[in-house]
Amino acid sequence: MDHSQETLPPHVLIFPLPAQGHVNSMLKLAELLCLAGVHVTFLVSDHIHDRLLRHTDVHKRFEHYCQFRFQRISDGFPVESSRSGSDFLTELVDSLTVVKPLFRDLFVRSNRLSSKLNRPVTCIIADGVLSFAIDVAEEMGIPIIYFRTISACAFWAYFCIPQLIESGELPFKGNDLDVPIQSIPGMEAFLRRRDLPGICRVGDSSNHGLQFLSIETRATPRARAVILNTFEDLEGPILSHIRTQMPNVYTIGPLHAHLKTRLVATAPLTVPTSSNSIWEEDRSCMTWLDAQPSQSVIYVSFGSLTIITRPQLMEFWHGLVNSGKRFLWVIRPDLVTGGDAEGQIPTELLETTKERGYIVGWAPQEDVLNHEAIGSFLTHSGWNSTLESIIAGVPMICWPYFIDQQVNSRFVGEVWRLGMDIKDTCDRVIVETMIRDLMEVRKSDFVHSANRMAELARNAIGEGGSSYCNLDRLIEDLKLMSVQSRT
Ligand SMILES: O=c1ccn([C@@H]2O[C@H](COP(=O)(O)OP(=O)(O)O[C@H]3O[C@H](CO)[C@@H](O)[C@H](O)[C@H]3O)[C@@H](O)[C@H]2O)c(=O)[nH]1
Ligand SMILES: C[C@H]1CC[C@@H]2C(C(=O)O)=CO[C@@H](O)[C@@H]21
Repeated sequence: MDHSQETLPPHVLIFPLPAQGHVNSMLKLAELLCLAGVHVTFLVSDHIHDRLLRHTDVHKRFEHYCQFRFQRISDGFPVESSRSGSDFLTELVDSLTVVKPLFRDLFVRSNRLSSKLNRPVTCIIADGVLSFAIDVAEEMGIPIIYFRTISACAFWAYFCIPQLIESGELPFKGNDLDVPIQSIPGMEAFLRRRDLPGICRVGDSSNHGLQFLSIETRATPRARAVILNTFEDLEGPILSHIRTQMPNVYTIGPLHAHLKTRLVATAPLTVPTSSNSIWEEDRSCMTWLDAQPSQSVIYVSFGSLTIITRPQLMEFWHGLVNSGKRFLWVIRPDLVTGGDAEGQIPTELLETTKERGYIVGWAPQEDVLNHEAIGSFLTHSGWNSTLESIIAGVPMICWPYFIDQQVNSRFVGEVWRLGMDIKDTCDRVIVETMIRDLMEVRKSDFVHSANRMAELARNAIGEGGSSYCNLDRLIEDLKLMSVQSRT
């Protein structure tokens, strides 16, 4: 190394999976580290980078941080991939054999990504299912920390898959999904087969996806530490179990709100807006919300990977309309699959919706959830959406689609009591009844518990809170690692 570089700040490479939910939270972390003066290279797939450039002002935002840069890499997905639905996992697993050599090459070719402004990478922060990054880090002698973008409870459920198989609880025998699960410490009292990660339903413990998630999760203790986008008051008991396996866990969430807090502290007069969306945000819904009464609207969104059939779309729509409530619904251009008119929203639905509803292709979700008019959230229980709802104090109706979402929704409904879980049903009467229950019959109970948890979340990211202190600790540790790399 050029010795003048030794005095430069730490240089961290952040490497997310090529999906909205991962890029979003890891970009927030990148900005938090930049605020602390850390140099960051953000390694992102060509596909995601192109879409960020098209739909956000991300480059302009990061211009403030001269020590930040994007580095592109192929995602290894087939050209024709839709990059959504349950195929996403299969394609991801296949893609990693393509990406690993590219990743290694990048380090070797560029002397660990050093430049005039940046010293060679002093720490890698990789998405927590990219164990090949640990192999490369070990080979190059670079410290590596994992960032797992899911909840602690979903992480722990994945971690216990070998015990589930050993005890005979996996694969399931018979069709009864209400059988209690006993082999996940801390979840014995409430977890059923149907609440296990969706991939556990495959009926074959050698299934590629199941094995991938189990093996990747089990590799976590090989990293120096793991960062989780959660907070102690939310997932403390499960975090204690995780810490028996890997003591160094940095809980620094909810990251989106944490970033806002720190940006406001740095420049109190600027209101930070930071879209990391890979779809075009339709902000017209904010004007529509402005015209709706307080807590009157149910917001409906199933995140970036969920796909639904046309009959499912119609069940949700009838349920929403029959509930008599106002609704704001995100129907991504690729949300609806199958049938002749794939992707198209039926005209009947569009016309009737105008009376009480509003449909957009992609919403500024953080702003939507914080709008006074929002009274509840019908969600697929992706972890970012769940956290965004929690800190906004919005009760949820959960309709999990796959993987970690089945676990999250059980915790929302049964453990945190922040909403209701309707998993495995898609019926207009149930949708209608649940909306009425949440927004009328049991409204005050849910609003009370949602407000309580929102306050705990805000405390966690405020000065002296658990997430605030853990982020400071992470930054100090990154600095220490860079000092050690000089010697
Ligand atoms: O109209 C929309 C809809 C979503 N979002 C944002 O998109 C993100 C979606 O993330 P998430 O709720 O986590 O859902 P997915 O996109 O489905 O995320 C994937 O990644 C998550 C983190 O690993 C997992 O928890 C999910 O199960 C997985 O599907 C959130 O930040 C939302 O605010 C918008 O900005 N506008
Ligand atoms: C398709 C999934 C593979 C693993 C990822 C994940 C995780 O367990 O970390 C959660 O959500 C998905 O985006 C990813």
